[in-house]
Amino acid sequence: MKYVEANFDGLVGPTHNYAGLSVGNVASLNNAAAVSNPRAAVKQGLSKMKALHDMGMTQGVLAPQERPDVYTLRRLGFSGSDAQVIQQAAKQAPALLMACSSASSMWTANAATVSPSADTADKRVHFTPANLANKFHRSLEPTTTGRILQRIFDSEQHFAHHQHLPDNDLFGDEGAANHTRLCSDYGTAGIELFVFGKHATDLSQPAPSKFPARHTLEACQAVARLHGLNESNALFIQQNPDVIDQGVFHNDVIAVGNGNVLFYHEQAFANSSLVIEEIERKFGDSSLYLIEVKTREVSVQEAIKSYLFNTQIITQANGDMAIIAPTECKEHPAVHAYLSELVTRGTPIKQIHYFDVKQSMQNGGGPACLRLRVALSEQELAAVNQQCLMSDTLFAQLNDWADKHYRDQLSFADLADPALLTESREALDALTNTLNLGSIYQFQS
Ligand SMILES: N=C(N)NCCC[C@H](NC(=O)CCC(=O)O)C(=O)O
Repeated sequence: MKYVEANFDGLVGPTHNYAGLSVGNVASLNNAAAVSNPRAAVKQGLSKMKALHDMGMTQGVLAPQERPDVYTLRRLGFSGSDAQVIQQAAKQAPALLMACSSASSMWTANAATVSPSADTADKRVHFTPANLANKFHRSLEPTTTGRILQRIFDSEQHFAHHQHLPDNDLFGDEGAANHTRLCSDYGTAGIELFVFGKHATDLSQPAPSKFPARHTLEACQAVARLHGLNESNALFIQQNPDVIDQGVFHNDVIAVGNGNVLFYHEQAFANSSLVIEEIERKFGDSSLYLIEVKTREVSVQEAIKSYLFNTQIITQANGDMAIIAPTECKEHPAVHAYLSELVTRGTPIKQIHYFDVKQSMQNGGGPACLRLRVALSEQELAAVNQQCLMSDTLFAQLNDWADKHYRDQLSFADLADPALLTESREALDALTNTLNLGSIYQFQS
């Protein structure tokens, strides 16, 4: 049977803005209060999706969330009509309005952890939405994320959906941003690398001291249990606390894997040589390519600025791999030189494609943050909501939709404007029709 790895990218929502909400994410803090362009942002994402579709990849779309989240603002004591809730929050607690207006669900690498059927005990594809408990604005996402995933992967025979882990720092879970699967083929059993920032129940273990460790070992173990993984196919790996303190807030800022290739920085993991030995042992055959980038080739700071590792490595129909990189990688001389040389080295990686996703990059989200990977058999793919798969028609429809509903400029004054809520709801209402999602948002019930 044929297997593919589909990428489900998050559509950037109509309230995309720069609010400096993510301590530990250098780009988010540096661009706080910059003026955003939601229309350009959604179109940059769509162009990347279309390019992958044109390369023959299976490309899906995940809908954004309803923002501003007036329901949460009401829970926090703001009252009256929706317009009054927004106006009061803008005046009395602008930071809360900004958090409740974030379009952060666009980074779907954080939407969930996904284990393909080849790895799981019951041979179904398992999904656990990430609780994103470490950041208030992101902790508002998991319930709606779960609902969207259920509407897209809607078959009990093929798909198992779990509730997100309890919303507490003990189970801080950032989803697939800290999860990599290595395999010789998408359809054969692979190994799943779960990367965590700290041991929440053992404070004697090393942990970052300046920036938060968002993801815990305890969360990784819980998700592996839920997904029916076992000792031979799940590995729990600690991220190097020093790089978290330098701004590597997710593992996908310092390492990325695909198929039989792991591309990582020498400082990515705590006890790197032991980690690599364990990966080699559990992978089990000699076809594994370990591409380690040394600090003298690309420093951690250069990796963070260029997002060298927040790239997608994709396998094309002829078996060659390509790297989907942000244009920032071309602009950093050391990184550009590294990538240009990498494709000549005889590894499976043969091409680099650069994409402009600057609107997302300015909030710390590169090409890899924007996508959730789901490896699927032909039968599983047939059970997916087909309206959510990229096509020439859907691409044209979504571009027209963005032209009709999105602003091309957004600052705090726009977030305080109740008309933005009305515009967003109109956009999302139209989108649920296009994507055949039914009523997924609270305002639709
Ligand atoms: N690495 C991966 N997979 N995802 C990147 C997520 C970026 C996101 N930025 C933000 O949420 C910034 C929002 C703001 O500041 O307005 C975050 O820090 O969670």
